[in-house]
Amino acid sequence: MYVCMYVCMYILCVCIYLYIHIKETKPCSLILNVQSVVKPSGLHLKLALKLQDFGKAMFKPMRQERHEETPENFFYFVDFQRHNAEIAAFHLDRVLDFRRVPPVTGRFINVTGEILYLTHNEELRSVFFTSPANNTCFFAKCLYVCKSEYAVCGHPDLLEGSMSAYLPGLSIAPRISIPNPWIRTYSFTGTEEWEVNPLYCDNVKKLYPYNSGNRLLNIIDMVIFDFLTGNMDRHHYEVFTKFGDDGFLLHLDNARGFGRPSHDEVSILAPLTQCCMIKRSTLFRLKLLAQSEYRLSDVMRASLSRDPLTPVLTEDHLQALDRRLGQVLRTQMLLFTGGSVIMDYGLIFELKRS
Ligand SMILES: Nc1ncnc2c1ncn2[C@@H]1O[C@H](COP(=O)(O)OP(=O)(O)OP(=O)(O)O)[C@@H](O)[C@H]1O
Ligand SMILES: [Mn+2]
Repeated sequence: MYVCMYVCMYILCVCIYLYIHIKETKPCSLILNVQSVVKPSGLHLKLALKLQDFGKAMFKPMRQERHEETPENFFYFVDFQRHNAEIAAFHLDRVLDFRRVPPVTGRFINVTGEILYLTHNEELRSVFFTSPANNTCFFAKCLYVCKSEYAVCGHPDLLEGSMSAYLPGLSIAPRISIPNPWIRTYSFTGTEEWEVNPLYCDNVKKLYPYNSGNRLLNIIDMVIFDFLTGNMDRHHYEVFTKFGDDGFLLHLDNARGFGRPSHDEVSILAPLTQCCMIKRSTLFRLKLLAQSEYRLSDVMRASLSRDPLTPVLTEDHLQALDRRLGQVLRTQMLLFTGGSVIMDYGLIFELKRS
C-alpha cells in the first residue's frame, strides 16, 4: 500500500516552509515553497502532511513528557507546544458537545522511513542528523534561532506527535481570523484593557459583531474551554464566513493547554465574569459533567483511552479538569444568583432572584 504524503515543515519564529511528497515505494516529486514568517514566539516545529488521498494533516511532535509541568516563571507565549494537549483538547471539545476543534489523533511517525528516505528535497535532508544516542533527529532552518538544540528526535526513528486533520482549503470553506477581544499582551511588561477595567465587557457589547447574536456567548464558551485546559494563548479565533456572524468559532491550536495541572488560571474566565452570560446548553452540559455518573475526568479518561497514544493525560490533569469545572460552576452561581440573564440561541431566560 502506498503511503503518500507531502510534508511541509515550518517553525513559527522565522522559518521556511518546505513541501515534500512522500511515497513508500516510488521516488518523491517535490514542491518547494519558501516563505518566511516572523513570529516572536518561535521554535514551533511542525510538519504539514499531505496524504495520498489528498487529505492534509498537521503533525506537532512531542516536545515535553506528559508528567512535566510548565515552570511557573514561563510566560504563556514561550511555553512549549504540547502534542498531548492538542489530542486532549479535541476529546474535551466532543465531551462538551462543542464540536469546534478539527479531529486530532496521536500517532508515531518513522522520521527515517517516512520522511528522510522518501524525500528528494535536499533542503529537508540537510536538517537531518544522527544524535550521539544514535537517534534520527531533524530541525527546521530559520534565520535566527533554529539550531540543532531545538531539534526533535525519533527513538531511534519513531517520533510521537499529534496529527490534526486540516480544514478544507480557504477557497472551498473561506474563514477569517479575528483577534480575541480578551487578547493577552505578548510582551513581558504590557497590560491589556480588560485586565484593568472591570467594565470592559460593556464596551465590547457595543461593538460589532459582539453587539448582537451569539458571538459573545461563543466567546464565553471558548474561554470556558480554555480555562478547563489552562490555555492562555488564545490570541485569535477563526470563523467560517459562510455561516455569517452567528457561525460557531473554530478552536484551532490548543497546544498550550494542559501545562500546569496544579494551577487554575482564573483570568481566562474574564469574559464570563465581566459579561455575566452563558449559553443555557453550555451550562446544562457543565452541570451534567459535574455529576458523579458523568464526571468530566471519567468521561475524558474513557474517551482518551481510544487514542493510539493513550494515556494522553496524567491523572493530575484529569483531576484538574474536575476542579476547574467546579470553579466555573461556582463562578456562574455567584454571577447569576443576582438575576443576570442566561441566553441560548436567541432565547433569554431571566433567573429568579434568590
Ligand atoms: N486543522 C487545521 N486546519 C486548517 N488550518 C489550521 C489547522 N490548525 C491550524 N491551522 C492554521 O495554521 C495556523 C498555525 O497553526 P497553530 O496555531 O496550530 O500553530 P502555532 O505553531 O501555534 O502557530 P501560531 O504561532 O501562528 O499560532 C493557525 O493559526 C491556523 O490558521
Ligand atoms: Mn498558535
